[in-house]
Amino acid sequence: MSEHHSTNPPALEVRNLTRFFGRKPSEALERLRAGASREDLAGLGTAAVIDVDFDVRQGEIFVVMGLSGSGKSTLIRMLNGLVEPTVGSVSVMGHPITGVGAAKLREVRRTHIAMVFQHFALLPHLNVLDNAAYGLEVQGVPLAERRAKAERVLDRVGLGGWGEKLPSELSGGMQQRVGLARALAADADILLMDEAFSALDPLIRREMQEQLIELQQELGKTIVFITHDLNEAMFLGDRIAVMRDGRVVQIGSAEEILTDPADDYVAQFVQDVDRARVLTAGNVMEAPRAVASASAGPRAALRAMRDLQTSMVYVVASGRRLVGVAHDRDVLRLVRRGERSLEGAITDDYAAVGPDVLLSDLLESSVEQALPLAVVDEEGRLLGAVPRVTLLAALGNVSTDTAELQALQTPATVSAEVMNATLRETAAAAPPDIPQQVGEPTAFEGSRA
Ligand SMILES: Nc1ncnc2c1ncn2[C@@H]1O[C@H](COP(=O)(O)OP(=O)(O)OP(=O)(O)O)[C@@H](O)[C@H]1O
Repeated sequence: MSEHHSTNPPALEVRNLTRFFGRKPSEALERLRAGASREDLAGLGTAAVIDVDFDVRQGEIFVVMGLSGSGKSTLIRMLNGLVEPTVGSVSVMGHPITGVGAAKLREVRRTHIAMVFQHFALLPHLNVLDNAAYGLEVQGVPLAERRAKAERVLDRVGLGGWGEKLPSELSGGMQQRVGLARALAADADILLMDEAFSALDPLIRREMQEQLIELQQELGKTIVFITHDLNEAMFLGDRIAVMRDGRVVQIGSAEEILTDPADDYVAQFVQDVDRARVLTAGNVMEAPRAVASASAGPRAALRAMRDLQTSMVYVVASGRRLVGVAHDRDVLRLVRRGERSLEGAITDDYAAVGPDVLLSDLLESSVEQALPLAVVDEEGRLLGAVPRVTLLAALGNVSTDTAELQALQTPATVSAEVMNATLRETAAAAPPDIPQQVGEPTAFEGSRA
């Protein structure tokens, strides 16, 4: 997910950031540098954030995730200059905000950063429109202009026509939309969102998450989103930083964190994640086990199936374009008849999905299909396959190596002996083998030619 942001310039640069609350900060820092944990320093005070280092790219949704007390709030407060780090630096859109004067800090904050808080922080005596326009008022934008702008963003977050109401007349979800509208109206490059959806009911919360992603795609904002909810982190984050006891223990995409947790702590943490809503077909697909080139003919297809002991092959045309599947019995028949073309055995009784389809949306097609789901790109090229066993393994976080699971693959319905005998008996009458590049692509790589 994050690849398309990886070349953007950084919106935030965070370097070796540490915040210690307590006595003898220099002694604490020295011990932290030597590897002391937060617990080791408990006698001196609290190391709220320890040696945190990352960049957030422009247009990225960067999630900071951790349990209560892990240091998220202190970190986000250092990102907008509300808390001074004990050591380390923060730059916002190329402007340092650490070690600068108050005026400079205010200026950077005002032009580049907008905050969205958990408890909305709306002004109760101002109506919705003026709450949405509040950031602009602070910026000195004239009344008519700021109201017009606030109206546009209220429309955008689904609150058109609610401008005259007071916050107390709105539901929690709607109040948070006002909070979001206020942040968007200010036109800052970076939105800092601190547990912004944590006070909302689950359904409303999911709705807000979806809308946030939509808004992000439309407006291209950089978003730093703080949450203690791993499912929320996984759903929203292009990348996620996992915090524990003040340190960042892993930074990666949802998929990386799920499939390659940095340590036992993260592994345990991600155990309960709803994988089906995080992982996509492209994340879990395997190289298709059996692929035959349409132009290579039935004998090559039969040999591929014999070698892999499987009952079907994907049939691809030039450019790896998937044209169908062929079953062992049908291919066997063609070989017996001495046919040169695989055409008669190609069927379309397979299911194909795009690489970005979530596993939750694959389940149904997979249950109906004995064959692995084909994963194809927009041009119909075969990218991979998701056997049911892989899907189940990915959802249950089970290894696919066990023999028991392997038995669920599509086993050949014709024995290798019968295939061999048929290939032998018909060899004399068969056309000469077709040259290597289209010859016998038993493995995925072999079909690329
Ligand atoms: N001003 C402060 N003075 C002393 N200790 C503090 C201060 N602010 C935070 N801490 C401590 O730093 C640690 C990290 O707190 P922080 O609020 O950053 O974590 P958090 O992950 O945001 O947790 P929560 O979700 O509960 O807010 C905690 O142990 C907290 O008690």
